[in-house]
Amino acid sequence: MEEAKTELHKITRISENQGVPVLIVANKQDLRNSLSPSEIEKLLAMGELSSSAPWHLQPTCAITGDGLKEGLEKLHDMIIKRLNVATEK
Ligand SMILES: Nc1nc2c(ncn2[C@@H]2O[C@H](COP(=O)(O)OP(=O)(O)OP(=O)(O)O)[C@@H](O)[C@H]2O)c(=O)[nH]1
Repeated sequence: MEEAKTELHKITRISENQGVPVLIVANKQDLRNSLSPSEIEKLLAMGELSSSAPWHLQPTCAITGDGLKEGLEKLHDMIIKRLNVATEK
């Protein structure tokens, strides 16, 4: 998780990635010992991401498909919002 946090923050700091929406998929939520979304949010220090980077953390279970559609819909929403802001300028 430490490595994932470092890489995530490195990627979002790059200038061409400013404002690019981030979808974090918290998979394997059906397993008893999986980290909860709030634990992941904390461990990845999502709150410290640049305020210009919209993000969403989606709990999923790839086995049943739970959360996959919602995650992609959320990503789509964030992309559309970003496009609208860009065209308003
Ligand atoms: N229980 C459970 N198993 C999953 C889930 N998603 C994937 N797996 C299983 O985890 C194993 C590894 O999946 P891969 O798709 O190869 O993923 P990977 O990124 O190579 O490996 P991981 O780091 O384990 O995720 C496979 O046996 C999958 O069936 C899930 O949501 N729940």
